[in-house]
Amino acid sequence: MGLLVDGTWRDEWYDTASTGGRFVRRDSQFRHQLGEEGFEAAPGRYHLYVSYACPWAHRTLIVRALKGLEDMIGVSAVSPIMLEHGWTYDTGEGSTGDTVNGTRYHHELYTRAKPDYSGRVTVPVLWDTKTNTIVNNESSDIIRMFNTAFDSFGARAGNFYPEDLRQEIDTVNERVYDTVNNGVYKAGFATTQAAYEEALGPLFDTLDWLEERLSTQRFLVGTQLTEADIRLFTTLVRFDPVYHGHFKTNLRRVEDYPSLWAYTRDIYQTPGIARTVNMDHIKRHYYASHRTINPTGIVPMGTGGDLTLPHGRDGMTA
Ligand SMILES: N[C@@H](CCC(=O)N[C@@H](CS)C(=O)NCC(=O)O)C(=O)O
Repeated sequence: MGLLVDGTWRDEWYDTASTGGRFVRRDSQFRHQLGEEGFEAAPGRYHLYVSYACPWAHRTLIVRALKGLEDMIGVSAVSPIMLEHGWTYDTGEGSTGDTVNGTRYHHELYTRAKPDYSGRVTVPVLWDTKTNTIVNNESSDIIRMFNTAFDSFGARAGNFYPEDLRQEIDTVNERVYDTVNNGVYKAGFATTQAAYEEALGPLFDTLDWLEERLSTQRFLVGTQLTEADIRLFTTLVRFDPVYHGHFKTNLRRVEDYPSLWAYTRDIYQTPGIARTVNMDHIKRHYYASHRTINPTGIVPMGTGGDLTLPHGRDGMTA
């Protein structure tokens, strides 16, 4: 784990000293949009760098699959193990290798894009093979671009951010992001008891609220799958096998919430989604990479509940 300072890699864990033990996530810095001048959408031009373990990168893999973009946007996946060099393209450790730039370390992409880059070196990254730079490294932007940018090139029909639902999707996303998606990280990366406890209350308040909401409706917003569901799902699917133990979010499991658990299975069983879930990478990444949290690197054997069990939610949107 580390970061770049003026283009030089430094092996350092998150600094929580100045924030009272709290983990504070930094904003992503590359924010170009497909369709803007210089970054026209075109099949085969853009490449996605991901970690199968990462919930943020996972969003982009799901929208890529649902929109049928696999042949238009290639993918390179890092190794699940992330230690002193950060994310690596070590094929011996389960990476696909960097199939476009041949880099060994993910931070090399950042310095290729911006030689004096300072900041975190994260996945996902959307790379432009034409101008050899990073288009965008913010998953919430990338999924919105994938949602529509390739529609005129034969992307599959489907709109996960429809105009008439945007306001409600934004409202749900805001709460889910702060207390759940990022909430589990705030709990897990806290370095004081107070900071940990500060994250746990809102996390479980939101899970209780979601349980209630999803007991009467199949999806979070409207009657169809939207990006709000995709964004929540990537945290829920990691919750019982990883966050509950590793990040100490152990007041309840997702399996203890009947509606939330059936909902998680429903999303998992949506055609195209199951093959984006790589439980081996998910478990190995967290438990074997975060040595400040789990010094032995031992990966627990449990994998969470059976995601293939019938979910029984089909009738809810009828
Ligand atoms: N806001 C970013 C966050 C991405 C992110 O934090 N990815 C994590 C992996 S789950 C990462 O690469 N962390 C490496 C680091 O912080 O050094 C997004 O949604 O794309």
